[in-house]
Amino acid sequence: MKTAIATVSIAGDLSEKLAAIAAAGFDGVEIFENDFLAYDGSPRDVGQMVRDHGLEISLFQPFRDFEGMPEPQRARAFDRAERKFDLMGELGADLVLVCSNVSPASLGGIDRAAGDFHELGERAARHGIRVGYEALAWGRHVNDHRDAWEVVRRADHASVGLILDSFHTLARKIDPDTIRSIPGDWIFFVQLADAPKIDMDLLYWSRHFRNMPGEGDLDVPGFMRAVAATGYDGTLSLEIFNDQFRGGSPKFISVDGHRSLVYLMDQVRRSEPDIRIECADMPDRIAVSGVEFVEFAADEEEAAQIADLLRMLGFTRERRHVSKDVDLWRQGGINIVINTEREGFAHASHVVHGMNVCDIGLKVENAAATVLRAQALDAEPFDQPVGPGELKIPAIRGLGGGLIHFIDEQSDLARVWDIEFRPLSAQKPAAGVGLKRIDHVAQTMNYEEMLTSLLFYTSIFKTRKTPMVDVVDPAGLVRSQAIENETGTLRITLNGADNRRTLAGHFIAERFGSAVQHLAFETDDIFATVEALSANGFRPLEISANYYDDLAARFDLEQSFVDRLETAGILYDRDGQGEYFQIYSPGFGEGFFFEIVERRGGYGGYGAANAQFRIAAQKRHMRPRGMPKR
Ligand SMILES: O=C(O)c1ccc(O)c(O)c1
Ligand SMILES: [Mg+2]
Repeated sequence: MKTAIATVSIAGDLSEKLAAIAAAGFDGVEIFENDFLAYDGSPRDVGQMVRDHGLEISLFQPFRDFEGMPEPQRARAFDRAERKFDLMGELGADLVLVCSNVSPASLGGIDRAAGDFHELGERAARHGIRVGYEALAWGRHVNDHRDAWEVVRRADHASVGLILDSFHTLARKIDPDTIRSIPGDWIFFVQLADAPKIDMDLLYWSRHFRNMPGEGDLDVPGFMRAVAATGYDGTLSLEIFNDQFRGGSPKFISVDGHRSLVYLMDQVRRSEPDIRIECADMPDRIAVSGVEFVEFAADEEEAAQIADLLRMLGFTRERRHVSKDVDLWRQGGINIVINTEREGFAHASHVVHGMNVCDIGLKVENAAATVLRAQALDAEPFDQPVGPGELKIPAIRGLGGGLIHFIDEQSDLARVWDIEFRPLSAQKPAAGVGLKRIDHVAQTMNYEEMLTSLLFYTSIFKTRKTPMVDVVDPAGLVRSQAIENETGTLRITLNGADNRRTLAGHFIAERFGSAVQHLAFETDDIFATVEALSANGFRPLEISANYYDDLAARFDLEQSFVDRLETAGILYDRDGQGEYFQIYSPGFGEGFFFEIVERRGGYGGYGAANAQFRIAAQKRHMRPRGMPKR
């Protein structure tokens, strides 16, 4: 199936838009009339520019307030149409979208509209042009695709067909399966958009909050399955009105768009096996069974600081790389790698970002298949020459400049620590403090990057997104959303900062981009862990006494229990399933920190209710440079 995107969906002038759209791999564009009007070039030049980018003009739109007009507006509407047909001839566009009339002057009546469309079809045909009719969700008389289809059916003209737009159908909660009875030949074009579920005026919602399929909450896959069932095999086009996208990077928004379409087609193909859908073959979404390692890029001084902290947290430096300045720190099932090499990816990453998590290893069933899927979804595979005795571990570039490596059990990859690393036998193993595994990896980014991340992770991996929650930093709002798998063995939290004064925003600004800001380790007994930590000289972040007063009131807890929490510096939360306990390390570097959590009884969240108090405490403890005083 061919893919397209409306020029209105991304930022830039027309030529910038086209360059980004072509680079992202689309076949065509919808030329939004205003983008053309604003451009300083003749229709022929624009048509040529589109074709020079290897694109086709899939649609010209919108033509407004056409059907059902009384005279003299009716005659004028036909005159307007003739002028646009001439323009389309010069552009080299042969399909125009007519959206349902919103004018208070328009008259209702399916037959009246059908009659107008029949005549429009006659005129369009003389220009070799076809006309598609789309029901706007807020159209005055026609605001439902079923009515638009009835108009088209009665217009009974080979040059007049239907245009479907997932937003208009789904926003009005019209059952998309009603599309299945429309003959695919009469569907001239399909526009796709998702949107977050927000209760608001339809027009405002549509013009400002649409997003890419998979980024919102609408059942775009259900809509697309119904479209596919009609036999429609024309272009699938994104028409995304979104304030943020209009101000975003044309390049990145286009890539997100292309990824969303490929992912959507892959989903539809899997759920409608009887329908032939032309799309790239790829492995199904990848199940991740855990985080195998997290790697830090650091210089010697920073490495010593992390080492100090890891030692206090009960980690042991167990192994060293056979040929590189790379150490493996371990506790329970947690592998932390510290890379102080002076060349290679980690070093390059350090030069740009300073001390940072430059690489994450995920456990999957088939590492090669994972890269194949990621590549099919426009992710970039990563390769660097391997040294003697090293394994070639499949990897992709993640977002924000880091890498994601994939470890599987099918090959030697699972034995990477034995093959590439030598045990440091002289090292006395630390007793440990009961940390078992990585609970979650928390990535901080600009708010505008959250949808990109969300789509990236959910399209490649078998994961789902949790609802967005607000986290209040004294300097501004940070929005937080998690990506997780069914079993909770993969949890990635995304924190989107609006400004630089928040803890999250400061971190992004100082390290030049989004990245992992904290790692949460899981223990089975937080009180025992706190005791062991204390014996190691570790002091968790101090939380205000006011917090504990409120806790007792909020959850109706025994005072003695609250006292224990307060003494240990543990934050507490509860949901319908269970309880959550959290402690934090003070921040170091530009605000990186560790968290230790215990989940009891299937608690599913991340302690969002506590985040405000944790952030305030971290801000009190922030030191301008290096490690906090101990
Ligand atoms: O918001 C609008 O006016 C508008 C115009 C054309 C479309 O295809 C559409 O879906 C919405
Ligand atoms: Mg539309």
